[in-house]
Amino acid sequence: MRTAYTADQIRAAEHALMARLPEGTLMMRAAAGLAAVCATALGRVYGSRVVLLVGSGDNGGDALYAGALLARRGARVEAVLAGSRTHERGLRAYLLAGGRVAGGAAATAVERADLVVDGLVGIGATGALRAPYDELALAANAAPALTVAVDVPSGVDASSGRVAGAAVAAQITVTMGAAKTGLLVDPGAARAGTVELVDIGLGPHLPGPDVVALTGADVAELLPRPGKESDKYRRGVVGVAAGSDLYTGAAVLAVGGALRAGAGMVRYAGQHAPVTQVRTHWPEAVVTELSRPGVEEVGRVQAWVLGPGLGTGEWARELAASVLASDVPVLVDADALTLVSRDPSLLRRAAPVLVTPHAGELSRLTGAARDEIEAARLEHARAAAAELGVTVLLKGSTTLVAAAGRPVRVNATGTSWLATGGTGDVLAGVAGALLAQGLDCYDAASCAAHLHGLAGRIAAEGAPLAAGDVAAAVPEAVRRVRDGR
Ligand SMILES: NC(=O)C1=CN([C@@H]2O[C@H](COP(=O)(O)OP(=O)(O)OC[C@H]3O[C@@H](n4cnc5c(N)ncnc54)[C@H](O)[C@@H]3O)[C@@H](O)[C@H]2O)[C@@H](O)CC1
Ligand SMILES: Nc1ncnc2c1ncn2[C@@H]1O[C@H](COP(=O)(O)OP(=O)(O)O)[C@@H](O)[C@H]1O
Ligand SMILES: [K+]
Repeated sequence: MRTAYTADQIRAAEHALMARLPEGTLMMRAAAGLAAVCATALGRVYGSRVVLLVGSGDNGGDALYAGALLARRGARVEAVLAGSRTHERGLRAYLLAGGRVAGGAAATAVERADLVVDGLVGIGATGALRAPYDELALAANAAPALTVAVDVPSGVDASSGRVAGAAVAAQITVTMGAAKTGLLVDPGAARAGTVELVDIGLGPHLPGPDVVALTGADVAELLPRPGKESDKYRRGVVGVAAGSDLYTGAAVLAVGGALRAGAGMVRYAGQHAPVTQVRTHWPEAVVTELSRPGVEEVGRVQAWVLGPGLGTGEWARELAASVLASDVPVLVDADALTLVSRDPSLLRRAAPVLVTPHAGELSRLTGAARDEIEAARLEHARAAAAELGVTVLLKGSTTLVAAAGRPVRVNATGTSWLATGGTGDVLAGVAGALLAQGLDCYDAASCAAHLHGLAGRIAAEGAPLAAGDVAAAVPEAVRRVRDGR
């Protein structure tokens, strides 16, 4: 499990650790780790051109000490001192090692660099980058040099991943002691590049994490595996109430996702047109053509997937009410999210609910503006879980799973090739199948997001994919997590 922490959590742990160590020890450890990553990235240190962007705090101090180490190895290091003051001891050590302070236009130095070290701000930042930091961040992004961010890319809020203005887009972020939440959650995560962790001994002083990311090994451990005595009923039956005479494909894709994710059986219930399509595509599914909008006579299931392509008219509303009146977990997706946002009382039920919105759908559910959700995904996923009393899987380039009292789980296994119609329907099917197999909403959602993202990568391999390909690749994704690939 990868773990990440807020700036406050890191600061408290640093204080506890610093109290036991001679002054400056942590910064030395941080700088040594930073310099080592820079050296590896450069390949050849001697003669290379390194530019340090140095802010007024300890983040700039890290950069200066690392710059000193690189200068001693023969790099030509120039520091742009951007703050109203500069870390004194760091600057002294840097100058003593032969580092120079850039005169003239900072942008010119940055343009000629092989490597730019972003030491403008770290966990001490507040709000959007102010001048001249904002211009320096943009200059670093425009330059051909490799950019290594110290602790967090400047402009990214370490505790939330928010990007309020200009921000450094790093190829590598060298983070000190423990990863910061903003390095895992978009839009911050997209600016961090590869995250390298430098161990400064913070471990024993850290509290429970703020957010976590499951590894393949974690997912392998959580995934149910059929025992010798299993039969199709004991493995879990998932019901799919999706599709409509207007939208038949969503039903086919959701059933496809469910079939590939290990359900013992998939029961599909819907109107004539999607029933015909599901029968044609999936002879494995047990299909009921509904004569009225209710699932009472469909047969026993252990979980329902409700909503993809369902429509939002009266028929769909009655069907949704009937599914939500059942006593099993229900995954609420797509059109069903619109229905429950019109009538939130539908979500009041004893059995668990997992909602799977993208930002637009979450906006409908909570009333927050879509842009605001995109900018502060973590905050909004958490708030929705708390307010609605459900588990929330918020889709996007990084997917978040929030449930009251648990650290938010972040998933980044996906690929932007997944941004195509119908992949969300497949995800709903996969998560529903995991619910039916007995995983709780939190585990089902985070394992489904992991497998779906990986399946997307396998299906795409650098080229466009269709949603059906993602469903087909789910078994290979399961194989890879089980084999530790
Ligand atoms: N505390 C410690 O023991 C350690 C700290 N380390 C480094 O220290 C960093 C934290 O240092 P600080 O607490 O000094 O804080 P920072 O260096 O992150 O930033 C604080 C400074 O930036 C300015 N600033 C804040 N927001 C700004 C904005 N939006 N635009 C322009 N300027 C802004 C402030 O005026 C302040 O002077 C960490 O991120 C890490 O890089 C590491 O050396 C590890 C050990
Ligand atoms: N840029 C991206 N990178 C990774 N995954 C993405 C990206 N954009 C979208 N996705 C994923 O693709 C799926 C899209 O689902 P959704 O928005 O419901 O589409 P649809 O309703 O067409 O099925 C989600 O799982 C989402 O996380
Ligand atoms: K930084």
